[in-house]
Amino acid sequence: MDIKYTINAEEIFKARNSSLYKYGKDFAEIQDVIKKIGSKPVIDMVSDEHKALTDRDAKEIAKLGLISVELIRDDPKKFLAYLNSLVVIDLSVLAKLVIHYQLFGGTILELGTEQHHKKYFPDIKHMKIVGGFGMTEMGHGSNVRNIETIAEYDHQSKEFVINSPTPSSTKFWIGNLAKYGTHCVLFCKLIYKGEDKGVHGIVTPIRDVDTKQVFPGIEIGDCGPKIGWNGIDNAWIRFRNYRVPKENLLNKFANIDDKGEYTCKLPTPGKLFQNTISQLVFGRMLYICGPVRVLNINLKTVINYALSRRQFGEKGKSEELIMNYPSHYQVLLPMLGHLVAFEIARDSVIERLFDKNEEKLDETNSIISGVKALVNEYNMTCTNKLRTFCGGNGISSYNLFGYFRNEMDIFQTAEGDGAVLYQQLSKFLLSEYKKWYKKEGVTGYIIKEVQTFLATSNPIYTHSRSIPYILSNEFHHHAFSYRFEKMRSIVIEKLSHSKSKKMTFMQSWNDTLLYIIELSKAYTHLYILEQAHLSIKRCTDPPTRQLLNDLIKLYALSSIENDFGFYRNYNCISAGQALKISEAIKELCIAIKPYALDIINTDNSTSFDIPLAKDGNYIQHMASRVGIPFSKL
Ligand SMILES: Cc1cc2nc3c(=O)[nH]c(=O)nc-3n(C[C@H](O)[C@H](O)[C@H](O)COP(=O)(O)OP(=O)(O)OC[C@H]3O[C@@H](n4cnc5c(N)ncnc54)[C@H](O)[C@@H]3O)c2cc1C
Repeated sequence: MDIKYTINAEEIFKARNSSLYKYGKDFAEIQDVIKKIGSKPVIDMVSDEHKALTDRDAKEIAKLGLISVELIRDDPKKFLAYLNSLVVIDLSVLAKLVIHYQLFGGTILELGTEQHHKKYFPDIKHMKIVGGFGMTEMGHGSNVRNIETIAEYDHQSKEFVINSPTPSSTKFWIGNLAKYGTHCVLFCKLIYKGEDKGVHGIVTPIRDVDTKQVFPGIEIGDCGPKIGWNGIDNAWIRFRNYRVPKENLLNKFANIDDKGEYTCKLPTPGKLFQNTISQLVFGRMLYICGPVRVLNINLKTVINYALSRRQFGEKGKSEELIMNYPSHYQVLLPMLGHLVAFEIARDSVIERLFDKNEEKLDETNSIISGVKALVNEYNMTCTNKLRTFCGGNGISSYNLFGYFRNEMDIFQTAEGDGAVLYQQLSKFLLSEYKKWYKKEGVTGYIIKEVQTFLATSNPIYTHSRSIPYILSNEFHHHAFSYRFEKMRSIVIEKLSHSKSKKMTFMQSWNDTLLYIIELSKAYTHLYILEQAHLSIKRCTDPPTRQLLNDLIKLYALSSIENDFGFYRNYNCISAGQALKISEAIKELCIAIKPYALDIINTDNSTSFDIPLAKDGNYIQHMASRVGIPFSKL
C-alpha cells in the first residue's frame, strides 16, 4: 500500500468532533478562568488540601455562570461540550462540577417539578448550595433497587422521617458531601401507611448553607483515601429520625398531596424504579466523553515521544526512532483507529440522546450502557500499555499516565459497572429479538432461522482472502454482524437449554453470563462500526474521507484480530484468512505512520502541560521540570 494522505486539520477535527464541534471555539471565558485559577492535575498533594483546592476551583468556574442546570435542560449538548472542554483541569474539579450540576441538579431537573426547579436552580448555578447524589449504600451499589434507607411519611407533621435502619443502609461514596456539600438528592424507600412504595428521591439538606454545620440527626464522615478523585470529599452518611418536609419529594412520578394522599403515575414500585433510573442516563454520557478524551491525550503524548525518542541503530547511522519498531506502531496506530471510532460513536450517542425520540429511549439507554462499558475498559487497558511505550519517562508523574490511570479507574464503576451495563444492553437486545419473532412462537424455529442466516452469511463461505477484500468495509461489517448474530444465537440456545433443565431465570441467566457479556460487546462494536461508516459517508472532503476510512479499517481489523479466539473457535475465519488480516493491519499501520502526529494534533484542545507531548524536545522539558541546570553546561 503506497498511500499519500492529505491532512486537512479542520475537516478531520470536525469529523472527530461532529457533535461538540460548534462550541469548540466558544470557550474563551472558561479558558480564561482556567488560566486564572492555574488549575492543573494534582499529583502530589495531601488530601485535605486537595479537597479545599477542588472546592475553591469549582466555585471559581461556577462564578462564571456559564454552567447551570438550565443549560442541561435548554442546550444539553452545550453543557456536555463545556464539561468536555474542562478535561484540561484537575479531574477532581471536573468531577465536583459533574456531581453538583449533573447528578444533583440534573436529578432535580428530571425527577422534580417546577416548584423544585424554581427553588433550587438559582442557588445551584453559583454553587451557593453544593449538592450530592445519595444512592449507593454500604450494602448495595449496582443493585440499588434494594437500598435500605427509609423515609417514612408522618401524616401529622407532613414530613418524611429518614432513618438508616441497618449498618448496610449507611450511604457510602456520596460525592461532595463529606466536607463541603449542603444538600443531597437522597434515594430511599418511601414508607407510606406502613407500605413500602419503593425507591424515591428526596432533596435532603445536610448542612446549614451559611455556617456549614451538619444538621442534628445526621452523622457524616469521609470515606478515606482513594486511588483517584482525592479532591472529592466522598461521604458516608447515617440518618436518625431526620425530618424533611414533604415538598422535598421529587414528585414528577409519585406525589403526596396536601391531603396526605400518595399517588404514583406508574403501576408498580418496580416500574417507578425503572422510570426513575432511566431519567438519569444523561450522566453516563460524561463517562463516555471522559475516557475518549483521555485516550486522545495519552496517545498524543506517546505519538509525540515515539517520534522524538531514538534507541539503538545500525553502526554509523543515527539511532532508530522508537516509532519505527513494529512492536510500537502496530499497537499504537490501531489505538488511534479506535480513538477515532470512539469519537464518532460518542457523537452519535449524543445525537441520539438529544433527539428526544421517546420510542427509541430504551434502545438509546442500552447503547449508551454498552458504549460506556466498552470505551472505559479499552481506555484502561491502553493507559497501561501507553505508559510502557514511554519507558521510564512514562513513570514520571509529569507525563500523567499514573494520574489518568488512577483518575479514570472509577469511570469503569461509577454510573454502572461494566459487567452490569453489558447485561442491560443484552437484556434489551434479547427482548427486541423476542418481540421480532413473537409471531413465530417456537423457540426452536428461531434458533434454526438464525443458524441458517449464520451459515449463509459466514465470511468463510462467502468471501475470499484477497487483501483488497480483507480491507473492504463490507468484510468488516460482515464479520462484526456475524459475531453479533452468532453470539445472540448462542445465548438464546443456552438460555433455552437451561430452561429445559428447569433452572430459574436467574440461574439460567447467570449460567450464560459470559456469553451474554460477549453478546453485548459484539453489538457495541457493530454499533460503533456502523456509526463510523455512516460518518465516512457523510464526510464531504475526499482526502479526509479517505484517511478516516483507513483509520476505521484499522479499528475494524484490529478488533477482529483481538477477537481471533472467537472467529477461529466458531470457524468464521480460516487460519489463512487470519494471517492475511494481520498482514493487512501491518500495511495500514505503515501507510498511516507518517501521518500519525498530524492526525493526533488535529484536536488541539487538550492543553495539559505534558513534557513528552510537546514539540519533541523532551530532554529539555523533562530537565526543566526536575530542575537540571543545563544552562551551566
Ligand atoms: C470514587 C467514587 C465516587 C462515587 N460517587 C458516588 C456518588 O456520588 N453517589 C453514589 O450514589 N454513588 C457513588 N459511588 C458508588 C458507585 O456508583 C458504585 O461503586 C457503583 O455503582 C458500583 O457499586 P458497588 O461499588 O456496590 O459494586 P458492586 O455492585 O458490589 O459490584 C462489585 C463487582 O460485582 C460485579 N457485579 C455486581 N452485580 C453483578 C451481576 N449481576 N452480574 C455480574 N457481576 C456483577 C460488578 O460488576 C463489580 O465487578 C462512587 C464510588 C466511588 C468509588
